[in-house]
Amino acid sequence: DVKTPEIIEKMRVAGKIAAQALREVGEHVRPGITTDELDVIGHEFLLDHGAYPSTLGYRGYPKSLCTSINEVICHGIPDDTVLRDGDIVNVDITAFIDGVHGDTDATFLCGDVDEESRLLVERTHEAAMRGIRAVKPGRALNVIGRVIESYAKRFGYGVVRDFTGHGIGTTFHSGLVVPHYDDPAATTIIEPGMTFTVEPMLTLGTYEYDMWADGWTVVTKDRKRTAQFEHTLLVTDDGHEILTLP
Ligand SMILES: CCc1ccsc1-c1ccc(O)c(O)c1
Ligand SMILES: [Mn+2]
Ligand SMILES: [Mn+2]
Ligand SMILES: [Mn+2]
Repeated sequence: DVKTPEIIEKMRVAGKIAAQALREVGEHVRPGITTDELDVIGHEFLLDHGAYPSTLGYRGYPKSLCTSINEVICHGIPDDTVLRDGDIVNVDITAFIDGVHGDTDATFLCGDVDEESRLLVERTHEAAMRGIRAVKPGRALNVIGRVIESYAKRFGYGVVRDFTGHGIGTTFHSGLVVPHYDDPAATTIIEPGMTFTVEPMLTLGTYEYDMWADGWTVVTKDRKRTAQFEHTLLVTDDGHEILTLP
């Protein structure tokens, strides 16, 4: 669905606040801090900026952001887990302000991280940016997943299939589904004024996953590491505008 200029302007604000909140939390990722402490930092940043965390209470989710460590693909719940030297830590935060949402995530290096994990993180960011750069009016939505999947396959990485990008605006998730793999069914034509997320999760091994008993935490079936990056973007007449820059 195409957003009005008024909604788009509000989404620029929400996106910026979400990006600033993510940066603030990311600066505190270090060995010895708990994921609960990161949650408080993100929660308070949003409130201090007149925003509210979209995830808190969303479908019963209990916290203000997601912290997904190492083999956790997504939706890790902040708790008393202490970050360790060598961990890779994804923080996913969404700002709700003035009736609209801005959704972003990034994977941070905690202390000294091994080469294989650092490459996974760098390449996942590159994959997300290549997917975003492929966004142009007139193209079918599956161009995004095609470029992400082909880049990931260069390194033998898995591309998570069951968790996708999504339309976003006055709701956290709207009807649009944005696969990160080449899905021939994703034939929606990209139009100026559309707003959606691109948020690929790449894995060192399988893309298959298990769910923890908490009903939220998603982990790779082989427990190998996984990384993710997410931006909320606006489709413009000649391409895209990333809304979640700090
Ligand atoms: C934790 C919030 C939540 C609950 C069910 S799906 C979900 C979620 C989390 C982060 C996201 O970027 C997203 O698009 C959805
Ligand atoms: Mn992870
Ligand atoms: Mn997110
Ligand atoms: Mn999202």
